Amino acid sequence: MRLNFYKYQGAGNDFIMVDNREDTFPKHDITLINKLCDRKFGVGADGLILLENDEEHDFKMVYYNADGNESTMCGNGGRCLVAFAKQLGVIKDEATFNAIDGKHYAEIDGDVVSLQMIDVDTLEIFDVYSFLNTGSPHHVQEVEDIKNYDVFSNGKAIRYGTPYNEAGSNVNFVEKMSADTFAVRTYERGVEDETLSCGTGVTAVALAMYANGKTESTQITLETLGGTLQVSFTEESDKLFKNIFLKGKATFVFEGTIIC
Ligand SMILES: N[C@H](CCC[C@H](N)C(=O)O)C(=O)O
Repeated sequence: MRLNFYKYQGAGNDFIMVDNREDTFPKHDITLINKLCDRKFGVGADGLILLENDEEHDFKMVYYNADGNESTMCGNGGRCLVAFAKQLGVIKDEATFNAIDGKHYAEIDGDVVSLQMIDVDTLEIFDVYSFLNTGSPHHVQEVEDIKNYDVFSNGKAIRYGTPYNEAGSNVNFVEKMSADTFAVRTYERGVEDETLSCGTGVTAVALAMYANGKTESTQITLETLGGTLQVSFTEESDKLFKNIFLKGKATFVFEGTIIC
């Protein structure tokens, strides 16, 4: 099979994008998707994303982790998909699309995409960490000296350990840098490694830091290894957090064809 693909990255979280509006992609071939994402034997990416037609919205998003399995919402991937949709001429400067966690609105200005995330009405605070779902499950834990922290070993142990076990969770380590800025490093479920950033992850960190009283700002900057992201939100009485936007660059890297 000849597969035309487009490579995008959002704050260093990188994805293989496929225009699947003709619905020809072998969506259940886990081995193929895993190989396409392999950095030695394939194109190489943290995930693969299909752009598909949708009856109600501009398009539909289908997301696969690098392990080849379809997974839950990807914030950086969603931002890259909006930029991809503009490149294809599917949208102009705003979009609504359907994803596994529901409908999303987004705006694009140049190479900056602002993506509305789902509302968050549950945020659990434990002794040393918080847990919430921002479209994907996230464990958020403060650490010191994040630059030298062993994200892989500690992240893997938490991801596979109690209470997450095989289903797992993404694991975000965070260090406060200033009143409204936090450094974040993430071990991503389904990539089974540290990624340079995680969109639903930094969204979870921003909300968890606010809920734990580590910031009073509702416009928070997250510094990741792959770049800077912004998260803004409003705190509501009926639902914990609404109007949650994840904002940052989404960049086209190259286009290619692979025989697979
Ligand atoms: N690995 C995540 C999905 C992708 C999340 C991340 N790439 C993002 O930008 O939100 C999971 O399986 O829960």
